[in-house]
Amino acid sequence: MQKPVRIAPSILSADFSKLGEEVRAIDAAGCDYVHIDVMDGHFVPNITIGPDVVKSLRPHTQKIFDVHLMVAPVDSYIQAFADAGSDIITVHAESGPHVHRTLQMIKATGKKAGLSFNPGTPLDCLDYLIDMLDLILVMSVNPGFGGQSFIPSQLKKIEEARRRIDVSGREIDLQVDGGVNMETAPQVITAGADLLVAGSATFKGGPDQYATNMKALRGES
Ligand SMILES: O=C(CO)[C@H](O)[C@H](O)COP(=O)(O)O
Repeated sequence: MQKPVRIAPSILSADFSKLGEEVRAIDAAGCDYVHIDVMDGHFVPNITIGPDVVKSLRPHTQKIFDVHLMVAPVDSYIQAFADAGSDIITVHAESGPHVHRTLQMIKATGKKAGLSFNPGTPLDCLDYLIDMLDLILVMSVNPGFGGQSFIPSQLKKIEEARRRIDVSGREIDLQVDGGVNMETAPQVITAGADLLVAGSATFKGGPDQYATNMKALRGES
């Protein structure tokens, strides 16, 4: 069942020179999760942050750390991100040939497990993996950079993911990430998403705007 809409600001769009302050600001402004994009310069053409940064941010908020690993191969990093204070660890369906094992590794750490799908990847593997999942992430841009345009073909995939979650009867967040803004959020929510990652749309205008921006994304203003 679709849950109330929640917002997970991607700190990719925060001011990296004061990340702790930015995390406290989105917390105070009412974010639900803190979305942390980890990029390895191999699976995606960008490099961002590692487990030490996640660990250093942990004392700044009690909010859920939703850590999106755009990393391949990823298995050897799971424990480090779990130890750093992640609450949800999301890996990509494309990150290796043994995704089932990777999800087992996440579950073994005691953390929640998410599975992400690039725009060109079908959801078929959910036939065999959905019982292991706490979160499904539909990427609505090709991962690697913030500030890209939403890919409309992903609306159909969000609808399909919603159908699969409802049939499973499990409590699984349906997250959408990439180009989610005031214009695209209503379409994404109508398609069935209940957890919106928003980088540019949350952080635009500076800290005074964060609460207003997130309310608008939830459709509250
Ligand atoms: O995972 C990501 C890119 O790979 C980012 O989370 C995503 O692009 C969010 O940025 P924006 O809201 O600015 O589109």
